[in-house]
Amino acid sequence: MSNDLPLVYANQLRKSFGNKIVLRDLHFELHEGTTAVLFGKNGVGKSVFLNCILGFLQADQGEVRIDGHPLTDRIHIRNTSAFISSDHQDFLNLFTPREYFSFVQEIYQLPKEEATALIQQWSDDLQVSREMDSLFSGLSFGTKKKIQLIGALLFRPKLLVCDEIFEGLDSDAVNYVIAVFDRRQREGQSSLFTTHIAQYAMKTTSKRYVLEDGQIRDFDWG
Ligand SMILES: Nc1ncnc2c1ncn2[C@@H]1O[C@H](COP(=O)(O)OP(=O)(O)OP(=O)(O)O)[C@@H](O)[C@H]1O
Repeated sequence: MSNDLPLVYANQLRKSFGNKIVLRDLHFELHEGTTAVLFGKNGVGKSVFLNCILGFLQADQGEVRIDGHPLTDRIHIRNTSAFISSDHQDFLNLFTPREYFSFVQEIYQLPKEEATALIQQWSDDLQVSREMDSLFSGLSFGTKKKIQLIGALLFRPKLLVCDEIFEGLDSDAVNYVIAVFDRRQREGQSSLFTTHIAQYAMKTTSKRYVLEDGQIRDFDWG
C-alpha cells in the first residue's frame, strides 16, 4: 500500500442522477485484511457506490484512492481489484470459461501450471467443470457468478468487490464463498460485498456497514 492510506479510501463522494442525489459527501475506508458487508435498501445506491470506487462510474465530486492510487491509474487498479457484478458481464458473453481463464492468466502473467491446477480445483469445488467449453452467455445465472468468482480469485486481488454475490447461488456455493472471504482475510486480503441476505453476511467475520441517505455508517445489528 502507498501513502499510508487504507486499501479503499473514499472521501466527500457525491453522485447524482438528474435531481436525485444518490451519494452525498460519503466517506468510507476499508483496510487490508478486512471482510466488509454493505447493507442497504433497494435503490439506495450500493451498486452506484461500488461502481464509483472502482472507476466504472464517474462520481460528480470527491476523492477515491485504491491502494493509495487514484482511479486514473487504471493499470494499478486492475492489478489490485476485482469486481463481480451481474452488470459487468457483457464482454464475457463472447468467451467460454476456458477462454476467459486463459485471458486472465495471460493479462496477469500467471504461471501456467499453477493457474491450471487452481482452475481445475475451484471448478470442481464449485461444480462447473462440465461448463468449461460452453459459451458464457448460455450459462445459468449462478454458474455465471461462479465463473466470475474463479476468474477473480485467480490473480489474488488485494481487493475483491462483489455486488449481490449470494444471489442465485445454491447453499454449497454460498458456504464456499463465505469460506473464500474468510481465507482471503486470513491471508491479508480484503473483500467488500453487498447482500440483502443478512443471515449469510453474519456468517463471515465481517465489518458491517449500511448505506442510507447517501452516506455509509456502521451497521448496528441490534
Ligand atoms: N445510470 C443511471 N441513470 C439514472 N439513475 C440511475 C442510474 N444508475 C443508478 N441510478 C439510480 O440510482 C439509485 C441507486 O441505484 P443502485 O442500483 O445503486 O441501488 P442499489 O442500492 O444497488 O439497489 P438494489 O439493492 O436494488 O440492487 C436508484 O434510484 C437508481 O435508479
